[in-house]
Amino acid sequence: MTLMINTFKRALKAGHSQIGIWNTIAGPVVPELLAGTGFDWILLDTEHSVTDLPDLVPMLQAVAAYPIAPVVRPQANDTVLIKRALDLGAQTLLLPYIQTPAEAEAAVRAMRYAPRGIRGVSGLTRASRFGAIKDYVNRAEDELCLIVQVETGEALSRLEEIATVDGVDAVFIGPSDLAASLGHPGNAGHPDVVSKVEEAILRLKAVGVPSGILTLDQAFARRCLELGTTFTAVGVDMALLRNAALALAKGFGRPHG
Ligand SMILES: O=C(O)C(=O)C[C@H](O)[C@@H](O)CO
Repeated sequence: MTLMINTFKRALKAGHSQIGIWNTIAGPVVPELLAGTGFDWILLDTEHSVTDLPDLVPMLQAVAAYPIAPVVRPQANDTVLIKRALDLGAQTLLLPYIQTPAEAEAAVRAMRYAPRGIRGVSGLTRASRFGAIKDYVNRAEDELCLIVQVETGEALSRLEEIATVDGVDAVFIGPSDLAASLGHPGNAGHPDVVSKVEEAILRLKAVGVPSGILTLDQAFARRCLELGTTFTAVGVDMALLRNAALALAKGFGRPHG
């Protein structure tokens, strides 16, 4: 069996724009439903959801049958969590709260086997299809993709240094946490936050590093695309469901929840 191609990484390297959807509802059914709706990538979140690492297995299996690339967000930039997510078969990771180049370097080491890194070796994981991919240990890195999440003013002050760490494939800008960090909690649309996000996209473009974002504001998503984001998430499953339920209830005269 040959190593699975990471279509998300290939598209990033080719500079193709990829539109994504955020999954926070645990279990394989919603990711599978979303996988058939036309998005290029789906974020399977374990940071802000009840999804835990073992839950990722059926979720990854569910989306594998569809032309969509899964991106897994572990709870933290942690060597063990990274190892386990990779062993479960995730090929692209989004690591939250990267504050310094040293933290990005630690993440890169966790993604790589020795001698280039410190990822623990097992021949019998889902990643290697339980040993069926014979050269997995030597080739895995080619199809792994590391996205670091920059989400504070402090991290933005070192954006170029973090983004250009060898082994970092892309940078995700987290508008909600950035808003809080800049003194505007709950207001990612504040002009100070918007201008920092826009500036960050341009700064990443200037150093040739792909940038991504999540925003539910479609006008702002289009603005980010214009500025140069190449992986742009435009919806969250929980919000889609809640908004649709509220609208339906309202249509039948129910009080707004
Ligand atoms: O700071 C952000 O924005 C993000 O990190 C994305 C959020 O975590 C996402 O869960 C939106 O609910």
